[in-house]
This record gives sequence, structure tokens and C-alpha cells, in this order.
Amino acid sequence: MSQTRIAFIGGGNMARSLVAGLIADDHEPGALTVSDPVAEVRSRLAETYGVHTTDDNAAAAAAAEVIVLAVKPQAAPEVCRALAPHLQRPAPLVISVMAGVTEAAICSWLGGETPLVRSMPNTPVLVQSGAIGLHANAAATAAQRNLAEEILRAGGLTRWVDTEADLDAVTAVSGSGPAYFFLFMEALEQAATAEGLDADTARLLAIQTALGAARMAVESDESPAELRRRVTSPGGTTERALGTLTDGGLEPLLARAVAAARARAQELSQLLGADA
Ligand SMILES: NC(=O)C1=CN([C@@H]2O[C@H](COP(=O)(O)OP(=O)(O)OC[C@H]3O[C@@H](n4cnc5c(N)ncnc54)[C@H](OP(=O)(O)O)[C@@H]3O)[C@@H](O)[C@H]2O)C=CC1
Ligand SMILES: O=C(O)[C@@H]1CCC=N1
Repeated sequence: MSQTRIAFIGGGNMARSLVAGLIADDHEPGALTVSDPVAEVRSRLAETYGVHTTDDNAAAAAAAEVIVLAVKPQAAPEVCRALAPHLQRPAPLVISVMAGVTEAAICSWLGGETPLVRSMPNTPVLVQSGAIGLHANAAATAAQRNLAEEILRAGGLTRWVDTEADLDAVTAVSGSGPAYFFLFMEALEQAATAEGLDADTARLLAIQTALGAARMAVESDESPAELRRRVTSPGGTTERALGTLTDGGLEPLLARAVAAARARAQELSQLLGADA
């Protein structure tokens, strides 16, 4: 059982998902502290997971071996600047899950040299099926990089990227990606209802089909393209449906959506730049 003392600054969706993953991975709940201004958020986290909660970011950070920054990007400058005077020095490992907030910006707000691992998880971390991109700054030691990876691996698959800029692409693909697949499930459910299936059956079939396809893609040695071909009988029903999707521009549309998400991550980086 890991007893690393981790403080989460911000107790929303992402922190909750990471906490759930850690506890499912046998992390000691008493070693986790979540700091959030909302009393209801705190009591739900304490009741569900048995973690410590507080509304005092500085106290949570001061007692931690690892600090996880999990507030909205727009709140990051104020939250980090307020933490700066309370950080132990040398600074402990800081892990950020914030989209589009650069290592340079975080370190400038925290002041002084800070070992930092920027990560981009996604909400399936809640069920330990997350996909998590990682990048470390130069101040993070090999041991700290390993520690960050171990913490995040509790939530799913981890992958180091070569450059910090790659994290914007990770954000657009897997950070936001669960929403794309949920939208596809919603659309398939609606189509099923339009074809006369009852609502329960429509939802069940849409979700189970997504699960089955994802499991096959994960467990098979074949590419998704080959798995698709195996469903598609020549002259059959799938061919007709895929033709409709391709004629409607599905692939370029998805490429545009991912590029738009990446551009937004870059925009956030520029809006929330480092202190001069
Ligand atoms: N949701 C996702 O799928 C993913 C999110 N992320 C990143 O994770 C971060 C958090 O996102 P998410 O969990 O969805 O957002 P949430 O809004 O659910 O969580 C943020 C939490 O931080 C609280 N908060 C606000 N100000 C402070 C403060 N000063 N000190 C401590 N806590 C504060 C918020 O309270 P209040 O609501 O009152 O403002 C809220 O409970 C973001 O930076 C996002 O980019 C990364 C990958 C995926
Ligand atoms: O939508 C967002 O900005 C966050 C980052 C990735 C997923 N959710």
C-alpha cells in the first residue's frame, strides 16, 4: 500500500477521478488530501473515499510530498502565486493536470526551481482506464519522474511525450477524446431510437457496442482498420453505412475537431503565460 502524501489542489472531476484510481490501486486514503473551496465537494470526497479534505490550499501543500494542481486553467495563476510562499524548499514534486498551462508559467507563478511533471489525463481514470500523457521539466529528477508515473499509472495507461508542445496534441486526442466517443454513443442511441428501438434497448446496444469495439481494439493484434474490414461484408449493410459516414466527411470533420481542440490548448497557453 502506497503512503505517499499527495495534496490535490482543486477537488473537481479530474481530482476525483485520480483519487478514485489511486484508492482502487491500494493507495492509503489517509495519505491523500483534497483542497477545494466548496463544502459539498469536500464532504462528498471525504465520505466516498475517506480522504482528508480542507479549504486551505497552503496547509495541504505544505504537508505534502507531491502536489497535484487540478484547478481550472483560468484559476491557475492566482492559486499558484498564493501557494508559492508556503512551498517547502527545495520544492516537492508538482504534478499539473491543467490543460494548456505551460511548465514555464507554473514555475514562474510558484517561484524558485520546481520539479514539475505536466500531465494530460482523461476522465476514464475514474475506472482505471485512462490514457495519460506526461512531460517533465528539467528540474524533475528520474526518481520524481518515476513517482509521477506511478501515481498516474493508477488511473490507466501512461505515455511520456518528447516535447511539452506534444501535450497540446494529447489534450486534443485523449484528454478531450472521451467526449467524442460519448457523443458518438449518444448519436448512435438516437439513431437506434429513430429506427424504432425502445429507449433502453437503444442505449444498451450503443454502449455495449462501443465497449465491445474498444475491447477488441485493445486486445487484438490487428489494427482498427483491419477490425473494421472484418465487420464490413462486401455488398453488405456496414459498407452502406460507412459509405454514408465517409461521404458526410467524418474523417476530415474529426481532424478539424482535434485541430480546434489543440488550437484552444495553445490559446490557453498564450493567455496564461509565464510572469515576466
Ligand atoms: N475534465 C476533464 O476531462 C479533464 C480536465 N483536465 C484539467 O483538469 C483541471 C480540472 O478540471 P475539472 O476537474 O474538470 O474541473 P472542475 O471545475 O470540476 O474542478 C476544479 C475544482 O477546483 C475548485 N477550485 C476553484 N478555485 C479553487 C482554489 N482557489 N483552490 C482550490 N480549488 C479551487 C473548483 O471549485 P468551483 O467549482 O467552486 O470553482 C472545482 O471544484 C483543469 O485544469 C482541466 O484542464 C485535464 C484532463 C481532462
Ligand atoms: O475541456 C477541457 O478543457 C478539459 C481538458 C481536456 C478535457 N477536458
